[in-house]
Amino acid sequence: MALRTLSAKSAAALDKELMSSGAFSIDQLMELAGLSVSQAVFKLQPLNQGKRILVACGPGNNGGDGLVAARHLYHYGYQPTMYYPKQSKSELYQRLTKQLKDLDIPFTEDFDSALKQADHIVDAIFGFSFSGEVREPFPKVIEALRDTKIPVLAVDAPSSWNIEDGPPDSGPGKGFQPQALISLTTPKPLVKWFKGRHFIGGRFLSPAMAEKYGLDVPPYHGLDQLVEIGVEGQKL
Ligand SMILES: NC(=O)C1=CN([C@@H]2O[C@H](COP(=O)(O)OP(=O)(O)OC[C@H]3O[C@@H](n4cnc5c(N)ncnc54)[C@H](O)[C@@H]3O)[C@@H](O)[C@H]2O)[C@H](O)CC1
Ligand SMILES: [K+]
Repeated sequence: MALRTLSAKSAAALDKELMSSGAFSIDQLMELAGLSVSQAVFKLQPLNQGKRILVACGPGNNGGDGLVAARHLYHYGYQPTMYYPKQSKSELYQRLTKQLKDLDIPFTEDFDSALKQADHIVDAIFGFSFSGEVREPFPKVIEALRDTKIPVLAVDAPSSWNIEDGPPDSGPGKGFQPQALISLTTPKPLVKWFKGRHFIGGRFLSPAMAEKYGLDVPPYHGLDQLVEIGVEGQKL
Protein backbone atom coordinates (compact mmCIF):
# COMPACT_ATOMS: atom_id res chain seq x y z
CA MET A 1 0.00 0.00 0.00
CA ALA A 2 1.70 3.18 -1.15
CA LEU A 3 -0.08 6.43 -0.45
CA ARG A 4 1.20 9.01 -2.86
CA THR A 5 1.64 12.65 -1.92
CA LEU A 6 -0.07 15.59 -3.57
CA SER A 7 1.48 19.05 -4.03
CA ALA A 8 -0.29 22.12 -2.62
CA LYS A 9 -1.39 23.06 -6.14
CA SER A 10 -2.83 19.63 -6.92
CA ALA A 11 -4.48 19.40 -3.49
CA ALA A 12 -6.25 22.71 -4.16
CA ALA A 13 -7.25 21.49 -7.65
CA LEU A 14 -8.64 18.25 -6.21
CA ASP A 15 -10.56 20.21 -3.58
CA LYS A 16 -12.07 22.39 -6.31
CA GLU A 17 -12.99 19.40 -8.42
CA LEU A 18 -14.66 17.61 -5.50
CA MET A 19 -16.84 20.71 -5.15
CA SER A 20 -17.63 21.04 -8.87
CA SER A 21 -17.89 17.79 -10.82
CA GLY A 22 -17.80 15.86 -7.52
CA ALA A 23 -20.96 17.69 -6.38
CA PHE A 24 -19.82 18.05 -2.76
CA SER A 25 -20.37 21.27 -0.83
CA ILE A 26 -17.56 22.76 1.24
CA ASP A 27 -19.70 22.19 4.33
CA GLN A 28 -19.77 18.46 3.63
CA LEU A 29 -16.04 18.16 2.99
CA MET A 30 -15.23 20.19 6.08
CA GLU A 31 -17.61 18.17 8.22
CA LEU A 32 -15.95 14.93 7.15
CA ALA A 33 -12.46 16.40 7.52
CA GLY A 34 -13.28 17.71 11.02
CA LEU A 35 -14.88 14.40 11.99
CA SER A 36 -11.63 12.64 11.05
CA VAL A 37 -9.67 15.12 13.15
CA SER A 38 -11.93 14.43 16.15
CA GLN A 39 -11.37 10.69 15.75
CA ALA A 40 -7.60 11.24 15.70
CA VAL A 41 -7.85 13.11 19.02
CA PHE A 42 -9.94 10.23 20.42
CA LYS A 43 -7.16 7.80 19.48
CA LEU A 44 -4.31 9.96 20.75
CA GLN A 45 -5.90 11.31 23.93
CA PRO A 46 -8.23 8.78 25.60
CA LEU A 47 -10.94 10.54 27.63
CA ASN A 48 -9.62 9.13 30.91
CA GLN A 49 -6.20 10.71 30.31
CA GLY A 50 -7.33 14.34 30.15
CA LYS A 51 -10.25 15.98 28.42
CA ARG A 52 -9.08 19.54 27.91
CA ILE A 53 -8.39 20.12 24.21
CA LEU A 54 -7.11 23.48 23.02
CA VAL A 55 -8.11 23.95 19.38
CA ALA A 56 -6.10 26.64 17.59
CA CYS A 57 -7.85 27.76 14.42
CA GLY A 58 -6.49 29.84 11.55
CA PRO A 59 -8.45 32.06 9.15
CA GLY A 60 -9.05 29.53 6.34
CA ASN A 61 -10.51 26.08 5.82
CA ASN A 62 -7.84 24.44 7.99
CA GLY A 63 -9.33 26.51 10.83
CA GLY A 64 -12.79 25.36 9.74
CA ASP A 65 -11.72 21.74 10.19
CA GLY A 66 -10.76 22.70 13.75
CA LEU A 67 -14.16 24.28 14.41
CA VAL A 68 -15.94 21.14 13.23
CA ALA A 69 -13.61 18.85 15.21
CA ALA A 70 -14.29 20.81 18.40
CA ARG A 71 -18.04 20.22 18.10
CA HIS A 72 -17.56 16.48 17.72
CA LEU A 73 -15.07 16.43 20.60
CA TYR A 74 -17.62 18.10 22.86
CA HIS A 75 -20.16 15.41 22.04
CA TYR A 76 -17.62 12.67 22.81
CA GLY A 77 -17.17 14.16 26.30
CA TYR A 78 -14.08 16.36 25.85
CA GLN A 79 -13.82 19.98 26.99
CA PRO A 80 -12.60 21.99 24.00
CA THR A 81 -11.36 25.57 24.25
CA MET A 82 -11.07 27.61 21.08
CA TYR A 83 -8.33 30.02 20.06
CA TYR A 84 -9.62 31.65 16.87
CA PRO A 85 -8.14 35.13 16.57
CA LYS A 86 -8.86 35.83 12.87
CA GLN A 87 -12.49 34.86 12.51
CA SER A 88 -13.89 34.60 9.01
CA LYS A 89 -17.04 36.59 8.32
CA SER A 90 -18.38 34.06 5.81
CA GLU A 91 -21.70 32.46 6.63
CA LEU A 92 -20.29 28.94 7.01
CA TYR A 93 -17.81 30.07 9.66
CA GLN A 94 -20.41 32.15 11.46
CA ARG A 95 -22.60 29.06 11.68
CA LEU A 96 -19.79 26.78 12.85
CA THR A 97 -18.86 29.34 15.50
CA LYS A 98 -22.46 29.74 16.68
CA GLN A 99 -22.80 25.95 16.99
CA LEU A 100 -19.83 25.96 19.37
CA LYS A 101 -21.09 28.95 21.37
CA ASP A 102 -24.47 27.25 21.76
CA LEU A 103 -22.59 24.40 23.47
CA ASP A 104 -20.93 26.96 25.82
CA ILE A 105 -17.52 26.11 24.39
CA PRO A 106 -15.20 28.95 25.45
CA PHE A 107 -13.29 31.14 22.98
CA THR A 108 -10.11 32.68 24.33
CA GLU A 109 -7.73 35.36 23.08
CA ASP A 110 -5.07 34.41 25.61
CA PHE A 111 -3.30 31.49 23.98
CA ASP A 112 -0.56 31.17 26.62
CA SER A 113 -3.00 30.86 29.53
CA ALA A 114 -5.14 28.38 27.62
CA LEU A 115 -2.05 26.32 26.85
CA LYS A 116 -1.28 25.96 30.56
CA GLN A 117 -4.64 24.31 31.07
CA ALA A 118 -4.64 21.96 28.08
CA ASP A 119 -4.08 18.20 27.92
CA HIS A 120 -3.82 18.13 24.13
CA ILE A 121 -3.63 20.71 21.33
CA VAL A 122 -5.11 20.67 17.84
CA ASP A 123 -3.12 22.77 15.38
CA ALA A 124 -5.71 23.86 12.80
CA ILE A 125 -3.96 27.14 11.96
CA PHE A 126 -2.65 26.64 8.42
CA GLY A 127 -3.07 23.88 5.87
CA PHE A 128 -2.18 23.52 2.21
CA SER A 129 -2.63 27.23 1.36
CA PHE A 130 0.03 28.47 3.77
CA SER A 131 2.96 30.27 2.21
CA GLY A 132 5.71 32.74 3.13
CA GLU A 133 6.55 34.01 6.60
CA VAL A 134 4.07 33.54 9.43
CA ARG A 135 2.12 36.79 9.89
CA GLU A 136 0.60 38.30 13.04
CA PRO A 137 -0.89 37.26 15.36
CA PHE A 138 0.42 33.75 14.76
CA PRO A 139 4.24 33.87 15.25
CA LYS A 140 3.99 33.65 19.04
CA VAL A 141 1.43 30.87 18.76
CA ILE A 142 3.69 28.81 16.49
CA GLU A 143 6.57 29.42 18.92
CA ALA A 144 4.42 28.18 21.79
CA LEU A 145 3.45 25.05 19.81
CA ARG A 146 7.12 24.46 19.06
CA ASP A 147 8.17 24.79 22.71
CA THR A 148 5.33 23.13 24.61
CA LYS A 149 5.55 19.66 26.11
CA ILE A 150 1.80 19.16 25.60
CA PRO A 151 1.14 16.88 22.62
CA VAL A 152 0.10 18.56 19.39
CA LEU A 153 -1.98 17.05 16.60
CA ALA A 154 -1.43 18.97 13.35
CA VAL A 155 -4.27 19.12 10.84
CA ASP A 156 -3.08 18.51 7.26
CA ALA A 157 0.28 20.21 7.91
CA PRO A 158 2.33 21.35 10.89
CA SER A 159 1.48 25.07 10.72
CA SER A 160 4.33 27.17 9.32
CA TRP A 161 5.84 24.24 7.40
CA ASN A 162 6.19 24.70 3.66
CA ILE A 163 3.83 22.22 1.98
CA GLU A 164 6.49 21.09 -0.49
CA ASP A 165 9.76 21.71 1.38
CA GLY A 166 8.77 20.92 4.96
CA PRO A 167 10.10 22.57 8.12
CA PRO A 168 11.32 26.18 7.83
CA ASP A 169 15.02 27.02 8.30
CA SER A 170 14.22 30.14 10.29
CA GLY A 171 11.35 31.90 12.03
CA PRO A 172 8.99 30.68 14.75
CA GLY A 173 8.37 27.29 13.12
CA LYS A 174 12.04 26.30 13.03
CA GLY A 175 12.27 23.11 15.09
CA PHE A 176 8.47 22.62 15.37
CA GLN A 177 7.80 18.86 15.20
CA PRO A 178 4.28 17.92 16.36
CA GLN A 179 3.60 14.53 17.92
CA ALA A 180 0.93 13.62 15.37
CA LEU A 181 -0.39 14.65 11.96
CA ILE A 182 -3.63 13.91 10.19
CA SER A 183 -3.29 14.40 6.43
CA LEU A 184 -6.60 15.13 4.73
CA THR A 185 -7.48 13.19 1.56
CA THR A 186 -3.83 12.33 0.98
CA PRO A 187 -0.39 13.26 2.41
CA LYS A 188 1.39 16.38 1.20
CA PRO A 189 5.12 16.30 0.31
CA LEU A 190 6.08 17.73 3.74
CA VAL A 191 5.36 14.33 5.35
CA LYS A 192 8.87 13.32 4.32
CA TRP A 193 10.17 15.41 7.23
CA PHE A 194 7.48 14.44 9.74
CA LYS A 195 8.53 12.05 12.52
CA GLY A 196 5.40 11.44 14.63
CA ARG A 197 2.24 9.35 14.33
CA HIS A 198 0.57 9.86 10.99
CA PHE A 199 -3.10 9.43 10.13
CA ILE A 200 -5.05 9.96 6.91
CA GLY A 201 -8.60 11.30 7.08
CA GLY A 202 -11.24 12.90 4.89
CA ARG A 203 -13.06 9.78 3.83
CA PHE A 204 -14.71 11.14 0.71
CA LEU A 205 -12.34 10.28 -2.11
CA SER A 206 -14.04 8.26 -4.84
CA PRO A 207 -12.05 5.58 -6.72
CA ALA A 208 -12.51 7.55 -9.97
CA MET A 209 -11.20 10.80 -8.48
CA ALA A 210 -8.33 8.95 -6.84
CA GLU A 211 -7.36 7.43 -10.18
CA LYS A 212 -7.52 10.78 -11.93
CA TYR A 213 -5.03 12.29 -9.45
CA GLY A 214 -2.83 9.18 -9.32
CA LEU A 215 -3.79 8.48 -5.70
CA ASP A 216 -4.95 5.46 -3.75
CA VAL A 217 -8.08 5.45 -1.63
CA PRO A 218 -6.66 4.90 1.88
CA PRO A 219 -7.50 1.49 3.43
CA TYR A 220 -10.22 2.67 5.84
CA HIS A 221 -11.81 0.00 8.00
CA GLY A 222 -15.41 -0.30 9.11
CA LEU A 223 -16.77 2.93 10.58
CA ASP A 224 -13.37 4.60 10.88
CA GLN A 225 -12.96 8.06 9.39
CA LEU A 226 -9.19 7.74 9.55
CA VAL A 227 -6.42 5.26 9.02
CA GLU A 228 -3.02 5.26 10.69
CA ILE A 229 -0.09 5.09 8.30
CA GLY A 230 3.18 3.56 9.35
CA VAL A 231 1.58 0.84 11.43
CA GLU A 232 2.03 -2.75 10.36
CA GLY A 233 1.20 -3.35 6.72
CA GLN A 234 0.46 0.27 5.92
CA LYS A 235 3.86 1.83 5.48
CA LEU A 236 3.90 5.03 3.44
N1 LIG B 1 -10.08 17.97 0.27
C1 LIG B 1 -9.58 18.22 1.45
O1 LIG B 1 -8.63 17.58 1.83
C2 LIG B 1 -10.16 19.28 2.25
C3 LIG B 1 -9.38 20.00 3.10
N2 LIG B 1 -9.82 21.02 3.84
C4 LIG B 1 -8.93 21.81 4.64
O2 LIG B 1 -8.68 23.03 3.97
C5 LIG B 1 -7.31 23.35 4.07
C6 LIG B 1 -6.93 24.36 3.05
O3 LIG B 1 -7.74 25.46 3.25
P1 LIG B 1 -7.51 26.91 2.62
O4 LIG B 1 -8.65 27.76 3.04
O5 LIG B 1 -7.23 26.76 1.18
O6 LIG B 1 -6.20 27.42 3.29
P2 LIG B 1 -5.52 27.35 4.73
O7 LIG B 1 -6.52 27.12 5.79
O8 LIG B 1 -4.36 26.45 4.61
O9 LIG B 1 -4.94 28.82 4.92
C7 LIG B 1 -5.43 29.96 4.26
C8 LIG B 1 -5.51 31.14 5.19
O10 LIG B 1 -4.26 31.36 5.84
C9 LIG B 1 -3.78 32.64 5.49
N3 LIG B 1 -2.32 32.58 5.34
C10 LIG B 1 -1.62 31.98 4.36
N4 LIG B 1 -0.30 32.14 4.56
C11 LIG B 1 -0.17 32.87 5.70
C12 LIG B 1 0.94 33.39 6.42
N5 LIG B 1 2.18 33.21 5.99
N6 LIG B 1 0.72 34.06 7.57
C13 LIG B 1 -0.55 34.29 8.02
N7 LIG B 1 -1.65 33.86 7.36
C14 LIG B 1 -1.46 33.15 6.22
C15 LIG B 1 -4.49 33.02 4.21
O11 LIG B 1 -4.57 34.42 4.09
C16 LIG B 1 -5.85 32.38 4.42
O12 LIG B 1 -6.67 33.19 5.23
C17 LIG B 1 -6.65 22.03 3.99
O13 LIG B 1 -5.30 22.05 4.40
C18 LIG B 1 -7.55 21.20 4.88
O14 LIG B 1 -7.21 21.36 6.25
C19 LIG B 1 -11.26 21.40 3.82
O15 LIG B 1 -11.75 21.59 5.08
C20 LIG B 1 -12.16 20.34 3.23
C21 LIG B 1 -11.61 19.56 2.10
K1 LIG C 1 -2.33 22.84 10.57
